[in-house]
Amino acid sequence: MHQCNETIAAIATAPGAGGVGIVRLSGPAALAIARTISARRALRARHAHYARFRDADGSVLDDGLVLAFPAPASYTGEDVVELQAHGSPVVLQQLLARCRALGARLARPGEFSERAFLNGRLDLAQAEAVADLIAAGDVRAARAARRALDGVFSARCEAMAAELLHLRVHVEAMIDFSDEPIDGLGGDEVARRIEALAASLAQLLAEAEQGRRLRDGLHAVIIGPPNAGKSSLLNALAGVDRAIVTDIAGTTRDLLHETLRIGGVELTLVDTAGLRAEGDAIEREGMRRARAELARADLALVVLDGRAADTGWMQVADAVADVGDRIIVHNKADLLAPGTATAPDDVLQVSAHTGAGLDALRAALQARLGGDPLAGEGAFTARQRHVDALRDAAEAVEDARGTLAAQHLELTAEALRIAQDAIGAITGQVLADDLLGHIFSSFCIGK
Ligand SMILES: Nc1nc2c(c(=O)[nH]1)N(C=O)[C@@H](CNc1ccc(C(=O)N[C@@H](CCC(=O)O)C(=O)O)cc1)CN2
Ligand SMILES: Nc1nc2c(ncn2[C@@H]2O[C@H](COP(=O)(O)OP(=O)(O)OP(=O)(O)O)[C@@H](O)[C@H]2O)c(=O)[nH]1
Ligand SMILES: [Mg+2]
Repeated sequence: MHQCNETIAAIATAPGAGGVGIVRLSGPAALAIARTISARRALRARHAHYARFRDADGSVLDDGLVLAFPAPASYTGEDVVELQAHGSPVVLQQLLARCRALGARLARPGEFSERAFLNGRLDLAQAEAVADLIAAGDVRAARAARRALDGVFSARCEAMAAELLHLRVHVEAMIDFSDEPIDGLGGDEVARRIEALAASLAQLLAEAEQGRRLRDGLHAVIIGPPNAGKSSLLNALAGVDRAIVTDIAGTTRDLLHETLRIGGVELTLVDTAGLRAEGDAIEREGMRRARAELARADLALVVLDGRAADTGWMQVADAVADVGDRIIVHNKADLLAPGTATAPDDVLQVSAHTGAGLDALRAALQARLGGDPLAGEGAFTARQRHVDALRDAAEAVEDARGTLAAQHLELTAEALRIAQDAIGAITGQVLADDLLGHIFSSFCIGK
């Protein structure tokens, strides 16, 4: 087991006043510190003891429950103790100070989970899922983070890493014994299995991409020419008067983020500066930001003035060309003479002013959020770093396929090793420099 001499302490409950507040300790001195503070000589494992928590001078700081988890049966795998007090920030700070005076030091953000990882209680993807569960903004994201925490994603990665190792061993054997017949897999069999692996890797990549969207929420950017009614539509969808609306083209310059919930699922909508050829320095900077934001978008919500949709589309077509998905709306339907509303099938007619068509637009957005069957049963959250690693692995497996066909077996073995390492970085079997510091520093303190 990973050895850690330092005992760490932190307030485990959310900042602010609450019903109950918990100070959590982990490390070799945790039990001794808890015994001193609670004046209980014996703490039964995993048993809630009622106690008074005392300061150095014997005065009572609070009364509460002491809960001890002796190693290794604890969250971190070390001795863990919880002091469950009243949820008063002042009391909790005093308890924490007392723990420090007795030899504990303040935990860094994520340090409990980092120790759980180092002690093999969780792998890296599971530890990340803990943070993703805590940060989940809706039920689907929470369920998906829960599945990642249960190891659904990790198990898929591990199976793939194991198959890669297996194939490497066979390819190495083919290199070493190239003039002898090999027991087990022949070259054709290896080729077939690499092919199957490439297919399951592509499938896992698609699911991880979906998982990343579940974690981060759908990021939709409103884009269109000036005066089309982008800001009006943001206000109408958000139900608040958020963005400035005027009849002057070029009103919006800064990006405006607004978080909406549609059918219980989170969506970030970003209003942007209208795109056009002219404009002063401020407006041009706004347009630059609009395009940059679009590059990060899952979805472009293209807003055109329904009376000038064709010219409007020409102003934005190049900008939205690379976005993964789009919804096109023709706004200002209220200004069209009845009967002239003849938009193509894939276009939604709306009016930010009257609210006409907004329900259909919400339904279209909801379909994007929940329409993917992958987002249902079995979906797990993932992070960009996981998606990148799976892409690297997929590329390396592709290399392995090509080099095997060309009989460059050393290169095949090397490509398989690269793929295995890329996948190993997801679960933390392979650790790049400061990957842990990078990951755990974004956790809450006390987690
Ligand atoms: N009060 C409290 N609630 C909490 C936590 C906590 O630390 N304290 N957790 C903290 O994140 C989560 C639960 N996570 C935990 C994970 C493992 C163990 C644990 O003791 N595991 C042992 C025993 C398992 C068993 O009895 O089946 C083990 O795995 O060996 C405890 C909490 C959520 N709720
Ligand atoms: N009649 C009508 N007018 C609208 C509608 N939506 C917006 N407008 C008007 O169109 C003008 C421009 O609206 P904005 O929402 O500021 O347009 P924008 O696309 O954000 O414009 P920029 O920020 O300049 O790019 C304003 O005068 C709005 O009142 C609509 O559905 N019907
Ligand atoms: Mg605007």
